[in-house]
Amino acid sequence: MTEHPADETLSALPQQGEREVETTLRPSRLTEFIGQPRVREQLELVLESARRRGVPPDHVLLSGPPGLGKTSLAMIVAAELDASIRITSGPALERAGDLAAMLSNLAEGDVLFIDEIHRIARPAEEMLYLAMEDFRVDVVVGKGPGATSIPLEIAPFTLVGATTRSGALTGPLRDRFGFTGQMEFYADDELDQVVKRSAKILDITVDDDGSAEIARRSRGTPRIANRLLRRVRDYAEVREDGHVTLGVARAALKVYDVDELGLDRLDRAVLSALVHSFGGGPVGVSTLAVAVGEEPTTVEEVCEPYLVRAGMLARTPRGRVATAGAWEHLGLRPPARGDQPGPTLFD
Ligand SMILES: Nc1ncnc2c1ncn2[C@@H]1O[C@H](COP(=O)(O)OP(=O)(O)OP(=O)(O)O)[C@@H](O)[C@H]1O
Repeated sequence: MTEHPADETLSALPQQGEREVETTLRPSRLTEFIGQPRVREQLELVLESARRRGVPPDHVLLSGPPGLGKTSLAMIVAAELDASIRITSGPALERAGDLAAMLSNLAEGDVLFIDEIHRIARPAEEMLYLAMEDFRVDVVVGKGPGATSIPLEIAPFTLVGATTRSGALTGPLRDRFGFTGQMEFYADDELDQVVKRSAKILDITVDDDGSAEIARRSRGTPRIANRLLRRVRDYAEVREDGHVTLGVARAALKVYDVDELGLDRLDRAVLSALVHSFGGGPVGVSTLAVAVGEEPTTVEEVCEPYLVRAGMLARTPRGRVATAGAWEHLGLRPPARGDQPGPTLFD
């Protein structure tokens, strides 16, 4: 299989310099947030009930693959509560002191957003337990046997944590969240609405068919939909009259070598390894991860959920298996059932 130059265009992770345009495109209220009906409804109840009781809502954990709107939702939580938001991330909280400084600066009712919360260092995590439960931190002064711990009251706040790996969170941390929202990949019609909304904000005219084509190739991810829209806009402005039709969208996406299904580099590498190196499987996730040079958890939690949803990969008790759709997507003929490797002595 050839490597596509579209790798970056299709990545669900943010690209350099993209945050600014993402800010422009972020929905700012719950009613503007497209899709995720279950999480939206549940969150609405949590927020409304807290508002009526006049207390900060329970801590909220948002879990799901990158680019599905966790940061946007965290900001919406603050906006709906009319509260300020402080933003940090797990990797930035290496020392407990960094977190203590952040917590002691919070005003009553503030929202503290910790992205990638599963990557928080252990001492900071332990400090967070007490802060989440009792709105208190223990600050350790001095070192060695003479060290003393001074309890410090902090203002009641709401923590919103985001993670792509809820399984990597320790039990005690997970238990301290009163509400967990599991974000799902978006359906094509929801992404179509995302594309239309963003087109309006960016002043791009787009036909229904053009918008649907961009949505269909966006890997169920609003971040990718917004990026593809901007690349198609570039093509439309330079090569056409600026208007995005189905033909313009298709021609532009061909230039950027965007996969028909919007699969990204890792998705394609996994399918390719599965088919070319392991005869379509079954193969264990660790072996598959080594073959594509990735961490098993990345393959399992970032890549596989979309491949399963797209009907390309099946997770079976004996390992991962490429479906007929995967073979066909790679331009190959799926093996007849009898050709599949059978169980061996060691299975
Ligand atoms: N439901 C939505 N409706 C409209 N736009 C959305 C929606 N969800 C996400 N977006 C857009 O997609 C982009 C990425 O969203 P966001 O940064 O919130 O994702 P994320 O899940 O926090 O990703 P990461 O964890 O990688 O930062 C933003 O530009 C945002 O405007």
